[in-house]
Amino acid sequence: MIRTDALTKRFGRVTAVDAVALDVREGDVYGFLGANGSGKTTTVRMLLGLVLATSGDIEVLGEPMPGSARAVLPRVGALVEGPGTYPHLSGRANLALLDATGADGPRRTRTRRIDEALERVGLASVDGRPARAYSLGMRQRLGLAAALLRRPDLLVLDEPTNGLDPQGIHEIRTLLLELNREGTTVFLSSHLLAEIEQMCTRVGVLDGGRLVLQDQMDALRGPTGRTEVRTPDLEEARRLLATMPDLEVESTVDEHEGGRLLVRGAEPADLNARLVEAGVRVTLLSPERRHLEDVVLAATTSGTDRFGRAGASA
Ligand SMILES: Nc1ncnc2c1ncn2[C@@H]1O[C@H](COP(=O)(O)OP(=O)(O)OP(=O)(O)O)[C@@H](O)[C@H]1O
Repeated sequence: MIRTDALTKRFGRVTAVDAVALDVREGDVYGFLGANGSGKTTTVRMLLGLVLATSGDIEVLGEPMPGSARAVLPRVGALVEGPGTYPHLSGRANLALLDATGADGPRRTRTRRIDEALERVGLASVDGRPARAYSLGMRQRLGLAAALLRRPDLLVLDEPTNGLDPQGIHEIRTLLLELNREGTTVFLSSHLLAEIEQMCTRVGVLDGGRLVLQDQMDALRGPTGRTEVRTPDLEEARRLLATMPDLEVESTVDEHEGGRLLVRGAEPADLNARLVEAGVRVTLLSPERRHLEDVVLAATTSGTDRFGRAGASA
């Protein structure tokens, strides 16, 4: 759906995007992750033909960009750097204007398409108010409604949850996953690790303009080979495991979650049977998986300090 080859953008002496090779596939929810200033927005703008690349190639929906922009853009819904709205007009009137400026989109279905788009983003009941009375979250949703008007095959969204409260973030996330299930490929940029980890099927990580990592989320979050065990009977569990040869055991106590053991060298089903047999109560037992944060930390020179953490919003 999106492919770039050696995509590069220089602003004077600053190389904002450096030889990036994106590969976004049909059906992906692709998370484009990077700290502030890593080049996400510049890349997104190049994909949409809003900024010209210094060098390199771009293909969107199988067509070269920006050369085929007229054919490609009507099939792409985009939300870049906050939605532009006419503040004195209602949400509906804003959408009608946007729809009217589209290359196609038959007039007779316009009302229905606008109704559907407003409904989808949860603005159907408030659209009489002028957009200037909208909260940031509502404006963001209106921007998304505009992106949905053409029932796009591909949605390209730059930081779509920026500035939203947790409820707003949840709503946008649910909507995007719903659209993806219905067949829309979603490409979104974010500096929030947790957001990408929760939603995305594929991830690209930008660090200082370079794509330092690109893979399926499942592969990145592969098993570590250890088994995680949660138990209220931590001491008993530790004593028992100490009698078993070849096991490496690490244990921690979490204030909220109680005892936690990480066991290397055991088969999870066997381990469970042995613990339960010995009367150790187990609240959770599962193969440990790597966290995206660890993978990103290993891949980036800057570490994760500059990435937003769970729930944090810029
Ligand atoms: N028009 C411009 N002129 C000069 N430098 C620019 C321009 N646009 C971006 N840059 C520089 O390019 C680099 C990447 O910026 P970009 O906005 O693409 O990053 P980003 O990852 O989207 O960051 P943020 O999350 O803060 O938006 C930065 O160093 C920025 O200062």
